[in-house]
Amino acid sequence: MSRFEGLQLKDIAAPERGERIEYRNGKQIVPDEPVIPYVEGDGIGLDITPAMKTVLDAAVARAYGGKKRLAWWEIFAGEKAMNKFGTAIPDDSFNALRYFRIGIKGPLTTPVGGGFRSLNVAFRQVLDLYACVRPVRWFEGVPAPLKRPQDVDMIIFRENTEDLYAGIEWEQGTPECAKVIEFLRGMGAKVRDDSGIGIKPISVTGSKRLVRMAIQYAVDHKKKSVTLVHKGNIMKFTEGAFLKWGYEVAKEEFGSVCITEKELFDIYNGVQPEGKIVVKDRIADAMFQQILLRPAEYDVLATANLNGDYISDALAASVGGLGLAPGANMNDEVAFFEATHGTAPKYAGQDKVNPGSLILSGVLMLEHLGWQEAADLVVKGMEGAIRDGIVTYDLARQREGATEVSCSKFAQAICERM
Ligand SMILES: NC(=O)C1=CN([C@@H]2O[C@H](COP(=O)(O)OP(=O)(O)OC[C@H]3O[C@@H](n4cnc5c(N)ncnc54)[C@H](OP(=O)(O)O)[C@@H]3O)[C@@H](O)[C@H]2O)C=CC1
Ligand SMILES: O=C(O)CCC(=O)C(=O)O
Ligand SMILES: [Mg+2]
Repeated sequence: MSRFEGLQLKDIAAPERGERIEYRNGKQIVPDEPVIPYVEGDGIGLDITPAMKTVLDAAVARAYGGKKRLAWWEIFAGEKAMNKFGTAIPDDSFNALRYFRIGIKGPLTTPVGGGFRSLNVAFRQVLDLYACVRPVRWFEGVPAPLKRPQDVDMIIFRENTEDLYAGIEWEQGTPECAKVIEFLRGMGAKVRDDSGIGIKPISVTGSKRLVRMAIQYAVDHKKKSVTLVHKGNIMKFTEGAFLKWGYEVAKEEFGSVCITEKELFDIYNGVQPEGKIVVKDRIADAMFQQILLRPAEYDVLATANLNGDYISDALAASVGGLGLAPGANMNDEVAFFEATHGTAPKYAGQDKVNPGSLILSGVLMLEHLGWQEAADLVVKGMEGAIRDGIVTYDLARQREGATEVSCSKFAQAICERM
């Protein structure tokens, strides 16, 4: 019998080493050798995933002298899964993540226009990983378009299961699309005959649990504000509702710690009381200029899905690009870490791109395990490599005097500086 009771696998063998993360009385119990399911990813996944594993292993070995280890276990999705099993995400991969409650992935390709729907979105939806959490900070020595990139220290909580991103749409010219148009006209909407249609569901459930996670993070990490980002002036019953439900969570569930921006000025004369979090809101387009012009005024952002997608790439660019932008897809039990960027296909297999985003996603994973010492070593190594000007092409092209190294050499430079 397998050591892993209840783990259902059809095509791949159970991990040979490691243990499962448990939950007791709502508390996560992490073994010394947790099984870490990982998906290599398409495109540059081939380059960055091995680099990430090398760096994390080195940090864990150094921090714990062999007492703790990551038990890597490959699971499949994307092109590799298609080639091996004839399906883009085998059930084994979903089952593995559900069972082990953790995982890390390289990026996966989604064709534009036609073809299959996003595999990344499929993971989020099937496992109900309702929050996409993306911290963005600047690393000293990274050339950035902002004048004061050191002012950027934000974390985006992006709703991850609904909105236009859910992919509920009908192609122009199909009978299904004509049927939806007819229905919409019956509801009083004006829609051109030659339209394609997409639907934007935003629910109380999806919005409230996302904002709840964002505010709880602000409480736990003593952050000063949570900003609800929305386009509620235009999309009143979706984006506007997200905003309304967000404020309800703040008031009804965090009333003793949260104040609104209006209260900050009306009651506290603009002086934020110790221990209180200001919950504020910004219309999405205005927020894009705020992150460039007044980044110091923002720390936790809570957004619906599509706005969060846009703003996370933009914010990452403001501090130097997608090469150092980490993230996690999570719910209250499962965390699946991934970089913010995609498969950058033109660089695939060249050992060229920056593995920093996936390595920093690994840092989030180590923190999630409670292995802060190892997480700190990775960050120290990365800061050291960047400070010494040993960087991949993306940073080297913007920084005079830097030494451009390959993806794997950058990983090695990080290991040497832990
Ligand atoms: N979560 C996921 O798995 C995601 C998957 N995707 C998918 O990825 C595919 C490609 O998407 P695309 O729009 O090109 O976006 P990408 O994020 O893959 O790449 C866009 C550009 O960002 C820069 N970049 C990205 N990653 C790195 C890195 N590690 N190091 C240095 N620079 C980097 C490169 O810029 P430059 O050309 O200037 O060097 C690259 O050309 C699509 O199929 C898309 O759907 C997209 C986003 C997330
Ligand atoms: O799923 C995809 O292909 C794109 C996903 C994406 O851009 C993101 O999650 O930021
Ligand atoms: Mg994106």
